[in-house]
Amino acid sequence: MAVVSRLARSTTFKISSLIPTIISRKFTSSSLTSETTLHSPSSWNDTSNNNGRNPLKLGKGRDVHWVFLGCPGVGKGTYATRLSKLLDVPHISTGDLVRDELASSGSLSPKIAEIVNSGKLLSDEIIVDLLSKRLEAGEAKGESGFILDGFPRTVRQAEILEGVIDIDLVVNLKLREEALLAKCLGRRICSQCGGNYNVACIDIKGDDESPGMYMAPLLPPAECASKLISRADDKEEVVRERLRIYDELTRPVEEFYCKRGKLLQFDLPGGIPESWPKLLHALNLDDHEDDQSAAA
Ligand SMILES: Nc1ncnc2c1ncn2[C@@H]1O[C@H](COP(=O)(O)OP(=O)(O)O)[C@@H](O)[C@H]1O
Repeated sequence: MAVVSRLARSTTFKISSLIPTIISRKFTSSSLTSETTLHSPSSWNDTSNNNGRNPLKLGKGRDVHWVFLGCPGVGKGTYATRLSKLLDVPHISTGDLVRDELASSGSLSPKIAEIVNSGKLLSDEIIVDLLSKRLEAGEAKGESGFILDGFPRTVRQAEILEGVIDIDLVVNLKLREEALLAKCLGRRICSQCGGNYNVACIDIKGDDESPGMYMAPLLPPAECASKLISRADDKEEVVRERLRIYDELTRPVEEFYCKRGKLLQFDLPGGIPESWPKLLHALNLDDHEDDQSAAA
């Protein structure tokens, strides 16, 4: 199996479970359909050109291999989940895989909990193993394509991924720093249904230098209100450490994809009502949503 040997060569550690063929399907120019348009990547990699549009227009029958990057609290999970529903591809969050592993109380759980609750990253070996298992399970169910959220988080992980697949788009979500901490601290999960909410109301006043920003809280329905819990790693000192680690280890991943012409910078203008349509527009998906609403 070519993918297995490619991945084995690209890693110096032993990976018990290898990223399977689901992510080996290379996206080549021959798979572009007549609906696909490609422009010079430099125009949408330019960080001064905020929210430049993704020049890729989705064609029918084409797998999506996308990555979401962004600081803790930026909303990767929220927007990746929405896009996965819209495009009918799995949303794979390594943070969720880690939390599932913790909930399963496996033999590695105490070690994983200690690392996650201190705001540090797990080893590449542990995370690649969790991701490989998830991809294998998806492949067995006939899944194809994915929106990855939370992986890669180090240049090493990006290199491992690059060794087995061409990622066709990396969306880097950006939000003003003063909002990130508040959004993490406001996150709540319903312990019964697993719904995600946010009790933070972000109201940043504008001044001569920058405009104001308002993000309404995403409050739970009455039946969830008394069952809300917070993630153990959403404590202030741990969030600050996660933001520091992002700058140190994940920021270089933005550069990695920027150099390859794959990075789409997207500045979130506010909450979901303002940001979602603009994100769809930047991704060239406005028509896609119209098509879906018409079909519904
Ligand atoms: N790709 C990864 N590499 C290493 N550790 C990871 C990775 N993805 C998730 N984790 C671990 O799981 C934790 C929670 O991940 P996630 O929910 O994505 O957090 P965040 O809200 O900070 O983006 C991380 O702080 C880290 O400890």
